[in-house]
Amino acid sequence: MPDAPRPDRLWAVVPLKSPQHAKTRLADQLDAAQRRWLLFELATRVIRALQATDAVAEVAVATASTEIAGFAQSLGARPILQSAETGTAAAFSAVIAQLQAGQPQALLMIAGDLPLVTPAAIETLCAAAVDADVVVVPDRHRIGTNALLCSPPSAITPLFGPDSLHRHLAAARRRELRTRVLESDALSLDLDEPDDLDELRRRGSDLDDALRAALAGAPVPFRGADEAGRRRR
Ligand SMILES: Nc1nc2c(ncn2[C@@H]2O[C@H](COP(=O)(O)OP(=O)(O)OP(=O)(O)O)[C@@H](O)[C@H]2O)c(=O)[nH]1
Ligand SMILES: O=C(O)[C@H](O)COP(=O)(O)O
Repeated sequence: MPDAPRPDRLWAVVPLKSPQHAKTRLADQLDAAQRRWLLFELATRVIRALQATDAVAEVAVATASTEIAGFAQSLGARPILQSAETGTAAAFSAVIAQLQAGQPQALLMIAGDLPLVTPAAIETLCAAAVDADVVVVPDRHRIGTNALLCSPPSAITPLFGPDSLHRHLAAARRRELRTRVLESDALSLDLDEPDDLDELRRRGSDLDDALRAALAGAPVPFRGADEAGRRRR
C-alpha cells in the first residue's frame, strides 16, 4: 500500500470571497455588518483549525481581495492573490496550476465557512488519505462538497458548484482512483442559506458566545485584518 502523504507535504487552501460579495444568500437574515463579521469569524476558525492540525504543513488562502489577503497574512496563512473572483472551483484550479510538480504531495481544498470545524476533524480527514487518492467530505445535504483532499493535488479537477459531491465522485471513478467519502459532523455544516443558520442554532450547545450573539442578531464588532492580528498576539 502506498504511504500516506507525509505531514510536511500536505497543504491546505481556503478560498475566500471579497467581504462585499460574501454571504449574499443570508442577506434577509443578517445585515451587511453581520455578514462581513461572519465571513471573517468563520474564516478565522477554519484557518486556525488547519494551523492546529499536525498533518497540515502549510495553510494558504486564495482570494481576489487585498483586504482578505492582509487578513490571511495576519493569521500566518499564505495569501494567494487572484486576479478575478470567478467561483470556488476556478479559485482552486488556479492554485493547483501554480503548484510545482511534487510539491505539495497532497492538497486539501476546504470551504472557509464551516462554523463547527475542529482540528480533530481535520486530522481525521487527513488520515483518510492514507489509503485514498481522493477524499470527499459532503455537506449535510449530501449534494455539495465542503472539503476535497487530493493526492496528488491534480488527482481530479475541482468541480465545486451545483451537485459537486456527485461530480467529484464521478470524476474520481472515471480515473479509477481510490476514493473515500468521509462523513463528518464537524465539517458537514456550511453557512450558505437561512436554514443553515437554523441548523447552527439547533446545535447551540456547540457554539461559543460570539457566534451565538451574532446569530441572535446582536450588533457585531468590526472584524478585519487589524483585529485578527490583535487577537493572534
Ligand atoms: N477565492 C474565491 N473564493 C470564493 C469564491 N466564491 C466563493 N468563495 C469561497 O468559497 C467558499 C464557499 O463559497 P460559497 O458558499 O459560495 O460562499 P458564500 O459567501 O456563502 O456565497 P453567497 O452566499 O452565494 O454570496 C467560501 O469560503 C467562500 O468565501 C470566489 O469566486 N473566489
Ligand atoms: O458544495 C460546493 O461545491 C460548494 O459549496 C459550492 O461553492 P460555490 O457555489 O462557491 O462554487
